[in-house]
Amino acid sequence: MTKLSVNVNKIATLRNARGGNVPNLLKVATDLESFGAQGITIHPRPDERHIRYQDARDLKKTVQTEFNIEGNPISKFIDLVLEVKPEQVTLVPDSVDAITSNAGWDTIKHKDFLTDVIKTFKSAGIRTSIFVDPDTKMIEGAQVVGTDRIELYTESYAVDYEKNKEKAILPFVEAAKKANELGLGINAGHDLSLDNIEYFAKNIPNLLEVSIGHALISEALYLGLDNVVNMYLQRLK
Ligand SMILES: CC(=O)[C@@H](O)[C@H](O)COP(=O)(O)O
Ligand SMILES: NCC(=O)COP(=O)(O)O
Repeated sequence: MTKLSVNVNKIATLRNARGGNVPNLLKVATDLESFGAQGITIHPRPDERHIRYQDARDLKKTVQTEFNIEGNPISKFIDLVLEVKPEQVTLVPDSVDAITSNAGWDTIKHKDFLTDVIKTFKSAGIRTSIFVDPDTKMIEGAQVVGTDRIELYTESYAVDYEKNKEKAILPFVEAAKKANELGLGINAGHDLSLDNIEYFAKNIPNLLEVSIGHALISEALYLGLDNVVNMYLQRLK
């Protein structure tokens, strides 16, 4: 079975909009776990616009399932991850000003850098995963740098799923076959949703984990609004 790790960046975005502690990130993480989530993912960005570095430290004490920290391994990120020691670190090559993650690693060009960083995290007992496009050459490069897992960057799947799902999944099936052949674990994420997740999970052999945030939190709003509006109406009677 594929594990669901919920990315709580959007909860921090909402909290930061008012400067207080509503919604409470730690409570949401605990609630998500009690509802069945098998992991909690965060992606602190250098400007801390949503997840703050302190959130990573606080969540480490709270999260009972698998804690996954994603990010570009700049030196302050490396220090944070080594201090917090999550179960998994996912390396993402996002630029400082990126609105969201928008590319996988070039595992051939960044071979030496990735090899060093991965060795550092693995020596600290932290499982490593690297964010990659569904490109078999990049998967081969991922094995060379010594990562435990890859995370398939699924934005193109999510976009193309709307037009032609059979075609959209093909590069991901090829990438997953290559990863399986090379003994790499497979995670996936970015823009996965209630609409497209089932087809993805059914077609990707040995999909270990998906991390989902943006769509899942949005869907929770859509599916929860009815309940909450009615609770307000009850109190206004
Ligand atoms: C690696 C990945 O796809 C996610 O972590 C995504 O980048 C979420 O980050 P934001 O919430 O900042 O968009
Ligand atoms: N690694 C992907 C992730 O954590 C969540 O991405 P998204 O669902 O917010 O696009």
